Amino acid sequence: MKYTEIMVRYGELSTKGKNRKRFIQQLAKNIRLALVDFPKIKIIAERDRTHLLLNGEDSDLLIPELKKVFGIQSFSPVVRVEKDLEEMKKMAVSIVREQFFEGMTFKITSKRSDHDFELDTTGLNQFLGSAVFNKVEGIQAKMKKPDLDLRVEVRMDAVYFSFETIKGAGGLPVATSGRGMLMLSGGIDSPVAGYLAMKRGVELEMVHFASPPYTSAGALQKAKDLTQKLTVFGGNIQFIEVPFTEIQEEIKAKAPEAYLMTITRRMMMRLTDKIRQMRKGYVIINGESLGQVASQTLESMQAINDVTTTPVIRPVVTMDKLEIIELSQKIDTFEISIQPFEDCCTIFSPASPKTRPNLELTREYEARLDIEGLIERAIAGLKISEITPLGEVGNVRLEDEFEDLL
Ligand SMILES: Nc1ncnc2c1ncn2[C@@H]1O[C@H](COP(=O)(O)OP(=O)(O)OP(=O)(O)O)[C@@H](O)[C@H]1O
Repeated sequence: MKYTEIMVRYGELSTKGKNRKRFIQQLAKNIRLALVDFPKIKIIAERDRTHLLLNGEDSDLLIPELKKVFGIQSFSPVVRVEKDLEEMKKMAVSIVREQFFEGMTFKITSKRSDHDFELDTTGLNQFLGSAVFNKVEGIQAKMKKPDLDLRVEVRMDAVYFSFETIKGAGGLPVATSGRGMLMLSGGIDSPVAGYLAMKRGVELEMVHFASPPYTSAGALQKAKDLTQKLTVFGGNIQFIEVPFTEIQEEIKAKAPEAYLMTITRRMMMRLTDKIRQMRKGYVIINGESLGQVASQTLESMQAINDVTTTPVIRPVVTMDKLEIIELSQKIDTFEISIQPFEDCCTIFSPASPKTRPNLELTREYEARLDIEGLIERAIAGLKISEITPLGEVGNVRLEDEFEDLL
């Protein structure tokens, strides 16, 4: 079937009152980004629906891309015909013939916004229904749950036929909920956490801690590759590399072995929060899952979270590892995540970290460090680059980004 248009239905954003316009505009922008390889498409964003005029583009190729755009509840490929009863009859018969199988049932559901059209909806249902019944041998009409529900919409300019409803990604359009900093390791969990935050409309920026020479260029590239995978859900993402070597060496030298992990995580949290403030973000997102490792007990989470009052969203916190893995396979990050590169945390992690760190002791041991100086130097060494669906597009100069903050 040569479709002429795709009709997009909104999900939750329909309930957003006066913000609705902003949501719809952002969705249109995100659709444009997702369909960048289809330049002929014209997007018409309206209050209740968005229409994608295909202008000759192949719907089979763009449907998989459209399925990844958050904020779309469902969409239907549509064929346009002139407002002429003979043309409409031909189209109805040809669609049903194309879809026909032995014993198939059908109905026609008409709708019209052009109230001057020569037939009303009942008349149209009867007219097109009997045409199909007479021309397609073996077909039966059925009003409740037919195999094929042919929807016919008479608008002011033309008539539109559709019969297929494809499920969209749901959620909210990326960037309608504000900006959040994702603490991205090279593991399985944090990219999944990022994906889930994007699904609720968060615009992500990645914060990745690297400790060269203990961590390799490969580990850094892995985090960038994971970021690239997530760009397909919401466009370009800023990748912020934080130099973490000095901090890890300092903690190792000054803190007791059992508290290395807790203090390291607190420093990561402080730095992420500082970067969030500089980048005008609202939340921190991480890939912690309750009980998975020593740093992810409730006691550890409390001791780590103690350094900030910024909301920390943990989208995978209640998920089992297998559920997280399943999702990482679905979003195509799993194969990258399992590449064997060391994360900065694993390299310095003690053989038996405290699973129930004492908060008072944590603060006491940490006081041995020059926290402010360490943070200042790490912030001065940030490297920011932009990751696009095609890869990295070079480093953004620090001075350009933070000119009024430094
Ligand atoms: N090098 C890093 N850079 C940025 N964030 C990190 C880094 N290492 C860990 N994190 C953050 O801390 C969280 C917990 O990390 P940890 O290694 O303990 O657990 P994990 O369950 O293996 O997580 P992941 O699979 O995301 O690596 C990660 O999900 C991530 O959000």
